[in-house]
Parts: sequence; C-alpha cells; structure tokens
Amino acid sequence: MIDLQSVAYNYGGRELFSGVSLSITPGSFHFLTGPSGAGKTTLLKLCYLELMATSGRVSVFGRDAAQMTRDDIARSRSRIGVVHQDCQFLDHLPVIENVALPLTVNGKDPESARGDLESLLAWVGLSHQADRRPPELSGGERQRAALARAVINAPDVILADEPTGNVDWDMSQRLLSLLVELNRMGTAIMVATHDLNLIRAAKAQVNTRTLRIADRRLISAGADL
Ligand SMILES: Nc1ncnc2c1ncn2[C@@H]1O[C@H](COP(=O)(O)OP(=O)(O)OP(=O)(O)O)[C@@H](O)[C@H]1O
Repeated sequence: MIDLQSVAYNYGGRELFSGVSLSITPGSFHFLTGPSGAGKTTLLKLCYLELMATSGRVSVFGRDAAQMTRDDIARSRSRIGVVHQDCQFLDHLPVIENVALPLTVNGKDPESARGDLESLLAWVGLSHQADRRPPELSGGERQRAALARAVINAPDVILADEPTGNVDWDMSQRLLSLLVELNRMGTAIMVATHDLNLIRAAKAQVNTRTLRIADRRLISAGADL
C-alpha cells in the first residue's frame, strides 16, 4: 500500500537518510525507532505525502507520489489515518468536532455520521469528554482523541508518531490495545516510538516488525527485543 524504494531526504542540502526501502502491506504492523532527530517523523511524512522524497520512489496505493496531482494526494491521504506527535487539535472546538474534522475534509456530513462518532468516542473511552475542549483533557485522553480522529474515515493504514509519548504505562497499554484491535481487523499500522517496552508488549500480542533509523539508513531491528 505504501512503498518506499531507495528513498533519500535532505533538509536544506543536509542528508537525513538515504537508501531507505520499506513496504507497508495490508494488515502489517511496524514499529519505527531510532534516536531523537534520526528522521522518524520525516519518514512518516514521506509516507503520508506531507513531504516529497529528494530521490528514490515513493508509491502510495499503487501510484507514484511524484506523478500525483493535489487531488490524488488528497484522495490517498483520506485512506491514511495520522496520529501526530503533538495531536494537532483545533483547541476552540469540542473533542467530538475535532474527531469529526476528517469527515468534513472528505466532504461528508458529520451530523449524518453522529452515530459513528459516538461509537468511536465510546471505543476510545471518551464519551464523557465529547463536549470538552482539547486543552481540558489529560495527555492520555488527548492521545486517544487523536487516535479516534485518525480512525474516523476507516483508513487502510494508520501512521502514529509517538502515540504514547507523555502517558503512563497503563495508558500506553490501553492505546496499544486499541492499535492491536485495529490491526486484527486488517488495518496496517506503523508506530514511531522510543518506547522499547511498548514494542515488547506489542510483540506478545501481534506479529510486528521493528525498523530502526541508524547512521542515516533504515535497518531491521528488534531481534533483541
Ligand atoms: N522543517 C525542517 N527544516 C529543517 N530541518 C528539519 C525540519 N524538520 C525536521 N528537521 C530536522 O531533521 C531531523 C529529523 O527530524 P525528525 O523530526 O524527523 O526526527 P525524529 O526521529 O522524529 O525525532 P524525535 O524522536 O525527536 O521526534 C532533525 O535534526 C530536525 O531538526
């Protein structure tokens, strides 16, 4: 679904990584790890077409990213759910409206999807917080709201950037169990994380593959986890 072949990315002429090849297939579960600043967020941005590779080929749902029009990119993105590192909510809107935003972007009427929205908030355990503003939520509640927003369009792939950053172990287990549940229903998942305990906990539940960015290359990792 998302394929990277020999991809390089430079920021202002400085090479962040090169020779990166990766294939996110239906139902797969990847972790992406590596030191701070190695390029995990950047790699996720290449996968959801926020950035274009400096060289190499990125193809998303069978289309070469370099050949895509803005409309093609928007259509591909509607099939990818993204959990951003900093959640990126509109703080003046209630949680339920933030979760509904991808529907509006896709031209759907949130009112007609009210039942789906309510079930999704119940699934992430936030029914009681639906009408609050994001700044009033705890860190774990915000992460769960961000996951609900990523899931609302029933994406084929979820790309999550440190979805358990700043939450305690119980909450990270709860978030992990939501991701595992989605993966068992067939959604491909990729999680960027520093948390090796989270990776170990996932491995005990589902088939996962761990990739690490090290020395500007993407390598397979995790045999030692
Ligand atoms: N827009 C930008 N312009 C220039 N450099 C950038 C930009 N965005 C990121 N960088 C740099 O690229 C490098 C990789 O950043 P990135 O956020 O992808 O790393 P990361 O592995 O996700 O880090 P962390 O684990 O700390 O979130 C960093 O050195 C960062 O400063």
